[in-house]
Amino acid sequence: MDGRLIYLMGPSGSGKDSLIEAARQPLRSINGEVVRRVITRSAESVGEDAIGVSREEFEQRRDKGDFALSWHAHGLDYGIPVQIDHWLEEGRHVLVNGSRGHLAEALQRYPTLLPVLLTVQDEVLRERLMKRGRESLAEIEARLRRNRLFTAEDPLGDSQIYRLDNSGEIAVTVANLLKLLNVSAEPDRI
Ligand SMILES: Nc1ncnc2c1ncn2[C@@H]1O[C@H](COP(=O)(O)OP(=O)(O)O)[C@@H](O)[C@H]1O
Ligand SMILES: O=P(O)(O)OC[C@H]1O[C@H](OP(=O)(O)OP(=O)(O)O)[C@H](O)[C@@H]1O
Repeated sequence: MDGRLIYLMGPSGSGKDSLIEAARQPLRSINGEVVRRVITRSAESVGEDAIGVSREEFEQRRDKGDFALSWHAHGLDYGIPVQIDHWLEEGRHVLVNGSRGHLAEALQRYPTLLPVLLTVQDEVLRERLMKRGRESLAEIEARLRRNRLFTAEDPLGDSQIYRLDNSGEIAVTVANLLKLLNVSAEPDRI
């Protein structure tokens, strides 16, 4: 049986990378995998376990069919290596750091994916982005605006999205993600 693609979404700074890191070992223990994204961000500023490439290299990889999914946001290109298809065929669950804006396309390719939206209160998000210090103030404001777009009522137009709050301790969020995986193990949940 194919594994399940866990498509994690959430605003920049909501804690997707932190959650992915904290959930890596617990996921491995249920034969799950975490995928490394390819990003056109310099290696020094990647800030996550990702592969930083130039725009030219990204385009070459995309044209060769190296990506299962790819999108553009914040002036950057993001790619999910096609290797995830092998893991899924092996029956392994795969956690990816996805994009809310790309969910519809991702669903077309992976109709049974598990959509998980990481949420965080606006003020907490602002504080975390400032503390992380990776973006300029203008970039932080742009991320907050993008967050508000998506946190409007029924933002993704799909009530089947699982919401996971990360305004509190990361350990609590990890526990809730694992609960969600158990709860949503039945194939007919989405
Ligand atoms: N539950 C949490 N409690 C406190 N700080 C957190 C929590 N989750 C993430 N952070 C911090 O918030 C900042 C943004 O988290 P990060 O994982 O980089 O988010 P994202 O990958 O969604 O952009 C980081 O500095 C991280 O250490
Ligand atoms: O459509 P959206 O849901 O807004 O997502 C757009 C992109 O923003 C986030 O990446 P970012 O470069 O900010 O890195 P991050 O995941 O570390 O925040 C997210 O992982 C997506 O790749």
